Amino acid sequence: MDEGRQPLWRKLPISSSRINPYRIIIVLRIAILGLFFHYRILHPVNDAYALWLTSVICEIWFAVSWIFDQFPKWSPIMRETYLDRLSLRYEKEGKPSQLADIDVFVSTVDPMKEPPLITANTVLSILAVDYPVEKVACYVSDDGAAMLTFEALSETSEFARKWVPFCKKFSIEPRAPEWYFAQKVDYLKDKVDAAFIRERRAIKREYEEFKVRINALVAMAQKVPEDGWTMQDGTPWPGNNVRDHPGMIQVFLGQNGVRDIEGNELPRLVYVSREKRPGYEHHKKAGAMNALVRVSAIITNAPYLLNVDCDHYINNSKALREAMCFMMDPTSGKKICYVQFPQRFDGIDRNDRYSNRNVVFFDDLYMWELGVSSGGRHFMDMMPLLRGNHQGRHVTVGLNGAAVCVDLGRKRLNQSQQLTSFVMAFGGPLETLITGIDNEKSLLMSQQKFEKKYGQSSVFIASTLMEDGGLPKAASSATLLKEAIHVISCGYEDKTEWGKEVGWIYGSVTEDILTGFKMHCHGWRSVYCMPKRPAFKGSAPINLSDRLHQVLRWALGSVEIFFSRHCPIWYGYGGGLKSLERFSYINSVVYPLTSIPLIAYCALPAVCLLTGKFIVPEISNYASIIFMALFISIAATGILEMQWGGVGIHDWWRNEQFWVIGGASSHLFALVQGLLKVLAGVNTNFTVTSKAADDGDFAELYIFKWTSLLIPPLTLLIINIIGVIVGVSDAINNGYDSWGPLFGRLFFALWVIVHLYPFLKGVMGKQEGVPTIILVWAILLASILTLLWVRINPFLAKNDIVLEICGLKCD
Ligand SMILES: O=c1ccn([C@@H]2O[C@H](COP(=O)(O)OP(=O)(O)O[C@H]3O[C@H](CO)[C@@H](O)[C@H](O)[C@H]3O)[C@@H](O)[C@H]2O)c(=O)[nH]1
Ligand SMILES: [Mn+2]
Repeated sequence: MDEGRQPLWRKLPISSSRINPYRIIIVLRIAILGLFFHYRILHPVNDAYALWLTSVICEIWFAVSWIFDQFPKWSPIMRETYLDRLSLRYEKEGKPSQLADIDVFVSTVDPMKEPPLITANTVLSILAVDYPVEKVACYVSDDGAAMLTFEALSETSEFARKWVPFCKKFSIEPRAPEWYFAQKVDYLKDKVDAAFIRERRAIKREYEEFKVRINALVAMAQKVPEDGWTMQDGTPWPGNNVRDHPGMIQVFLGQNGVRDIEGNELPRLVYVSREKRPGYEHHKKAGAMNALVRVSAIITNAPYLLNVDCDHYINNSKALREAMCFMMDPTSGKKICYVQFPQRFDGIDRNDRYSNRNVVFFDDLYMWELGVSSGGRHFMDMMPLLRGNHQGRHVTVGLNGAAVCVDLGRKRLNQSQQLTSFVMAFGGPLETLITGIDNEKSLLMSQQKFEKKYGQSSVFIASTLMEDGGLPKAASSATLLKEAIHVISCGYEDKTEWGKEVGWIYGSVTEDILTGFKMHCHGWRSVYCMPKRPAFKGSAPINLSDRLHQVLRWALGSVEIFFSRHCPIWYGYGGGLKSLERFSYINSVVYPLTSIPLIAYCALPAVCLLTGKFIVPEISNYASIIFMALFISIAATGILEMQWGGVGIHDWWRNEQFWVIGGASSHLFALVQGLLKVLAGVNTNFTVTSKAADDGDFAELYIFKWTSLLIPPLTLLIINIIGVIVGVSDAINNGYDSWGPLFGRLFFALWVIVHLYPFLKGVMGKQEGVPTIILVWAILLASILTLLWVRINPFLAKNDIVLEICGLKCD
């Protein structure tokens, strides 16, 4: 077959010898679990009924959630892309490239937490991407309306004129300068030529200077002048009031003939800060993305979108091509709504103390797709087709609405001269609408329908109806700019379907999961793409409080979805959602609930040690065999999972630990906040995760800001340590016989302690602003120590009454 006609990707067969051991272990473990529960339920502990009951309930919960976790892993899918075929098909010699245009969205909100240098690096990696320049446009959404971001972007566009030609000339990777220069080059081994060495040195110097300029801007921005910022021309910066400012748009590159230093064109670079006014809900990142969907429809209207956070730089310059292998595949492309990439991180401390690497979590969960991807956080580096080569397909998240657009759009757009009148018709008075159109009534009706759906911008609607993107050539650039400002105004979405049925969906701080879910419900397919060289990389939160807050926000997002009308348990039947997908989504919104049994379970060993009771009765040989089998099967699944994901034991263990730490702190708080929101309408703030400005500097790793998030895990840790002390001192007092029954309890307590250990380390670090929580702690600690003293003190220990009062009397 002609190379150019072959499919652009394929599923890789997975050998049964690789997957079957895993499946066998899963089945075995389920069988063992069955026997285990059979034993547990039939053997209550008579003198500690409550302990026994609690533990059994918790164990059942864990088992069920484990089984849920196994669904996506049952039949994993791996895919391979063919970049060469993509090129053969769409980039014919001597003809202009046929690859589709892509609008890239970068979101940023707070230049103090998201250093402009990081955003600049992301932007540079996009401008230098391996894709036809005229087909890439980069939009930076600045939700902080910061002049610092604006100025930094202006510097970035200047530096890009040198950086982009260098990247392309020597095909370097990655194309984010900070990370490129951070890697060591072995000049001898790589046999690099003299020109490269010379130019590399020169551009490195340029980059250092660029960094100095950016840092100077940052330093200057530390202190806001009394009457706000002033721009170079002397006018005040319109964004001086972050909560009350007009929409701002600035095109930095890609117009007025600005070229790189070698005279080549550069991709477009556009700064956008949507309008903010008091009293208008702005819907955080989802709102920012929707504003970009509209403004980009007016300026470039590419059929495909790529969304990255300000720290997600392109690590593999072929990333866009990887995605296009799916999107532009003639047979499967039309069904795919987004291509998801795994999130990889830079700048994690070597030990990955807070389990940022996420490899276990992500790759396990998503590499083992459900035949299609299950949505989720990879969306962060996604290629969502919120707009695309079917009209409205990508603005409308879903098929139903899009179908209308497709019909109407095709008819009009086939005759290119009619295009203008079509655009005008939407904007003009009623009479214009009627002239020259066969079925005036239906057009009028559809105009109203569109405006109800997409808002009152005729240019946006016309763009959206373009079959393959591109701009309806109608208006002058002045009109377009006016329209662009109009579509990012804060009242634009009023009484429209934005955030409900159109664009990124509102109502959850994890808009990625919600939007992905909604698309899947409408029957779209998505793809998980894992090129060998990671496509995108980001920076991970480097201190425990930031990490806990991030996990809290994710869990809160899930709780919000759980309590909303979009809850995957009830929502979206009769659509295109597959039942395995549904399971997976249910799993991704109910997981914060696990925090309750988890906390109860972690408290049990301490209670057991302090009361001398246990959650299982004296065990028989049969029971001990089942227990052993269970432990072995748990270890075996762990080992196989590590093997699959190519994860080391260290990462796996961190992941296990963070499951307990996050579960006992962030997930619980997410539940509480979520309930408060549902029951009392209390809204919580969005805490943006700080991104490290400098790699290799982990000074912040140990900075710990006190938050109430600490209370539950710290309590668990302390009571278990105390339990161990009490238990052991008891055994010492009571002689050898008491060591036997103690063993199970100690083991149980140690399990909790080792899981919470990295947490303790995080807390022991440098601390900032210790508030009243400490006081509460001191009191708690003091009372526990008193109890302990009572217990150990030989005189009091003989005094039954004191012991009884303290509830510590043991038989
Ligand atoms: O009002 C806001 C708040 C946030 N952001 C941006 O949203 C992005 C994500 O925020 P961050 O604090 O980095 O959250 P993370 O938890 O690290 O982000 C992950 O999780 C989010 C929610 O699930 C996804 O939106 C992100 O793409 C994904 O990287 C950042 O670029 C922010 O600049 C805005 O644009 N406007
Ligand atoms: Mn982030």
